[in-house]
Amino acid sequence: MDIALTGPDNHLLKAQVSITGSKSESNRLLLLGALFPGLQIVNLSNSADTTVMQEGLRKKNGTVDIHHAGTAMRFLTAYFASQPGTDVLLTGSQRMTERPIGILVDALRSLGADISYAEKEGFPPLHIKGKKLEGKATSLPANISSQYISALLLIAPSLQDGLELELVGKITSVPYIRMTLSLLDHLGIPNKFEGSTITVGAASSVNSKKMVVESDWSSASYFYSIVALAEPGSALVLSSYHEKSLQGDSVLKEIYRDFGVETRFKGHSLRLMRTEQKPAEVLEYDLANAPDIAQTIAVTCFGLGLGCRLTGLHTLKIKETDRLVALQNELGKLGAEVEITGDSLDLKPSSGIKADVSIATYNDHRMAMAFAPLALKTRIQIADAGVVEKSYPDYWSDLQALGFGLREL
Ligand SMILES: O=C(O)C1=C[C@@H](OP(=O)(O)O)[C@@H](O)[C@H](O)C1
Ligand SMILES: C=C(OP(=O)(O)O)C(=O)O
Repeated sequence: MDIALTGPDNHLLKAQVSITGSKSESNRLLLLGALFPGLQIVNLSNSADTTVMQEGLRKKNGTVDIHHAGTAMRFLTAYFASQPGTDVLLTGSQRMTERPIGILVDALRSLGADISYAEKEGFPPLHIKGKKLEGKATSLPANISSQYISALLLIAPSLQDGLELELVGKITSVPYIRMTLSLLDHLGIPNKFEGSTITVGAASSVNSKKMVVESDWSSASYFYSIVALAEPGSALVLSSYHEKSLQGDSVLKEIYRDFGVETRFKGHSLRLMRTEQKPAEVLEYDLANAPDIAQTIAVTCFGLGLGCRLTGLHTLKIKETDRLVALQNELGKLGAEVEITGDSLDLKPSSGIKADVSIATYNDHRMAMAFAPLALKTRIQIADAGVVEKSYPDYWSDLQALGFGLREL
């Protein structure tokens, strides 16, 4: 489905949006719930990535298809490998077969896992025969994806002696590793992260039965962008969020201050307000700890006519698409001048936005969601708009509730 989007007639926005649980927290808790039955999860994400995780965890045999879900692919690889009696072919979308997994497979094999590549060495699909893993220590490169590390940490408490992990090289997406460890903490599972070593103790039961998932901060980023592009005086209230978040993308509240968006908490609601403040002059952000908001920030800057320099983007090329190339292509179609390297993006300040451009989305939910706020500035089309279901199926109806016009093409 391709759509044409227009902004609300009144650019002075006042509205409330309720966003479902973080898909990162949800998929971790689902795995922990499979290891420690009886865990009650409240405010679970309604994303497709969480649905495929739930369905995958119910299987022991046959083919498990996790579509585009990176977390499900990596977390289920570790889970199935550690479950005796399991015999599955774990696969995903065409893009998933291009997203590397060799680092995780090597680490699991060093613990005793029986995993083989069904097609290309180092990539899904994987044939996994679950068994009791005897190893208790391993090491792995930490600069490609933190999901490999989280996958190992999540199964660690179910191993006989727990796990000692040595992280090699510069550690990327660190807040996601800390999120995993914090959830283990909440459940009373001993763990320690010192220098480049993480240890997790074995556990046979957990001390908490009910876990409430905070809403998704990456999804909130699109509303930050909308408020930044709206009239001063605009305000959106998002629920339900905490001041002390486990999600690294909560750095949005600091970053968007530079674009004139003030954040206030009231109970579990987040109030975003567009102030009169002029955007900062030098906009340079290292997003190695918050890679999923890179597209949102680049598009906000473009919508405001600002230049920016984004660094720490080395993981973007192995996500749902090569996000650096996708951003360069699509911002370019709107009239932007963008330079990219393997880990950075430079956007030049611009004076206008071309109208009626169709934004290609490359099977990437964040391409669709990040470009949509530009409807506040121009008429824009989004190709294959259904891609948003990966993390935020209600995105388009939530935009319509804010007054955005949406027409199927
Ligand atoms: O652990 C997680 O839940 C995630 C980790 C990040 O991936 P990388 O560690 O591959 O950067 C992030 O981009 C992804 O959306 C979710
Ligand atoms: C990169 C993402 O997800 P994943 O790696 O889990 O597919 C994302 O949601 O932006």
